[in-house]
Amino acid sequence: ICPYLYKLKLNSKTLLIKPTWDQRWFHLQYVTQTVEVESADSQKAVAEMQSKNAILQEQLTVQRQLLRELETQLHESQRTCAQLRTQILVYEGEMERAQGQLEAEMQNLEEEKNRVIEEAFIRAESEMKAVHENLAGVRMNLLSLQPALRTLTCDYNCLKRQVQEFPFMLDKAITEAKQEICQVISEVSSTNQELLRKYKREMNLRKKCHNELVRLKGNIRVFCRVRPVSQEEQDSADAKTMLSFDSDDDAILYLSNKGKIMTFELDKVFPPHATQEEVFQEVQSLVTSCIDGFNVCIFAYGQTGSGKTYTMEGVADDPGINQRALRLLFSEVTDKAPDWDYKITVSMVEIYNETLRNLLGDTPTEKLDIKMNPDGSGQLYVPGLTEFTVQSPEDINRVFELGHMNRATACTNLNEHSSRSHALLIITVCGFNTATGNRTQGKLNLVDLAGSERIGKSGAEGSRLREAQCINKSLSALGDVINALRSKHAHVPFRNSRLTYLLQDSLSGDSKTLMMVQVSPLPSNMSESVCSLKFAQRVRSVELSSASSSSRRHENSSTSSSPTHDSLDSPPVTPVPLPISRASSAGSTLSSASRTPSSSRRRSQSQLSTGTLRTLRGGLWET
Ligand SMILES: Nc1ncnc2c1ncn2[C@@H]1O[C@H](COP(=O)(O)OP(=O)(O)OP(=O)(O)O)[C@@H](O)[C@H]1O
Repeated sequence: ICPYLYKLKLNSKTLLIKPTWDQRWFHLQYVTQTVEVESADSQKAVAEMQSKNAILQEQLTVQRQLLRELETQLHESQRTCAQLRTQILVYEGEMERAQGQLEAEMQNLEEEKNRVIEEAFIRAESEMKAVHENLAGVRMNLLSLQPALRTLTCDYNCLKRQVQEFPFMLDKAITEAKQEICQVISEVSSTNQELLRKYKREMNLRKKCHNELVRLKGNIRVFCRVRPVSQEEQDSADAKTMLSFDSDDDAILYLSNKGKIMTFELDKVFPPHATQEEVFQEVQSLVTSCIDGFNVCIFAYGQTGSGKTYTMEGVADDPGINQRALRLLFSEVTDKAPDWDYKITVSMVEIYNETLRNLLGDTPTEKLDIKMNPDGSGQLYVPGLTEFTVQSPEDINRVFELGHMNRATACTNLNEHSSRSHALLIITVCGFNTATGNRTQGKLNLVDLAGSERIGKSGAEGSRLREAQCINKSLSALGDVINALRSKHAHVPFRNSRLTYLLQDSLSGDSKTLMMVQVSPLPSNMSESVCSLKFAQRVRSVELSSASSSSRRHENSSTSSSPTHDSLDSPPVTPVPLPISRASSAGSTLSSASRTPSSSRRRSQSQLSTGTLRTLRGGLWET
């Protein structure tokens, strides 16, 4: 567009060349127009034209501005267009590359697909073949099962018929069985009668055999247990042991004393390594015999610290004879149920300075007495003695705890006190045979004796002296009683101490006694060990004499097997094991009863209870 207006002055006329926009050809075309300049009209027209021209000039300026902007935009667009073209080229290149990759990938996938299809086809073919084979097998099975199915169906029908008939058959069978059972019951009851008769006969035979065995073995046994050297003692110079054992004979103990070898023969010797279980194995037949109605006493004898309490009570994780005995009694009576109904009761007693204390009572310091039972049975009894019925091992633990607690409350120093007092655990087993109506009663007395050392020699005074005298008296009395029993003396001096008086029932008649002599292995305890072993040997040696010779010896000698721990007024024992007839020369303590000649023996016999007299007439050692 060229909006210029050209004016040509020709004389008085003006030629106007006016631009006009030709739409058809998209360009300006100039229209010539001749105007009269000089005229007012022409001048007016010229003025108009000029103003129009000015407007057009402005428009032209605007259009030019617009044109420049458009040109700038055009350039911009052209540059963008060039960039886009370049980008398009890059994209096209990338697209070509991607397409190439895609095609390659597609080809790979195609190949993979073909391979997988081929494999799947092969697998499917083989599986199909296997399935076909299975199918053929199943078909074959089906063919073979069909006859079995027919048989089963047949059986089922048969069973169904039987089930329908069963109630009638059952009724018939029950009636027949009832008749048979009635017949068998009557047969069994007659067989039972026969068995009961045989059982009673066997029981009598057993009792006779037992008596014979007791007569042959003797019902007073003496065992010896040597305690081990303790850890503390092992480091001392005194640790060397003077004791040795016979590997071929477990009843022999050798003691080397001042260059001499002394030999002691007992019923059994337990070396230091013997366990609580091994010791109990040897005493368990004695324990169980109280279930059959026998009275049993087991004593632990020896100097302080020789292991008496260890053997009888043991330690928490390795209990001694007391606990093991109760547990064994429980298991035995449980085995005998329901034919036998048993009741086990337990008492605990302490004898200190010849005074009896009830360890399970409410007032353990209260003194008890031993009296003749007023029921006329001739039995001794202890009024006020507490008896606990025990039914389980837990009950046993409770009883032991109570006993220990009461023992500890009654003294200031328990260890010292226990060394100076006798502790008795008395277990009574009462049985009732529900089939025969027979009744039995046996008593097991487990006694941890006071220390047997020669306390008198150390110059004890005051309360220690009294303690020593009491211990000495009761141990001497025990020795005298055992001696009298084993020698089958007519009079047994039970009344000489509380201990023997309390145990009278359990020491006489067909009772059984075991003396466990405890020995320390240390050389410093050697003289006490010799005393204890001599006592043990002497007690045992009485049995070696026959009944007749023993009674003759009793008449002619003043022998006692009382322990040779020196009594306060007796000389020390010579360190040689003496036969019983020579033991008297060693100065053993004698009770007045065992020294009594026949006249006073007759008197003391008449004072005995009727029960004891009955036993004496029947013979001390037989039922
Ligand atoms: N066979 C043994 N095995 C292991 N240790 C034992 C054995 N015998 C005894 N002892 C130990 O020796 C020590 C003394 O034993 P114990 O207390 O039983 O002697 P005691 O003769 O009862 O003494 P006391 O007369 O003072 O009561 C304890 O420590 C005990 O554990």
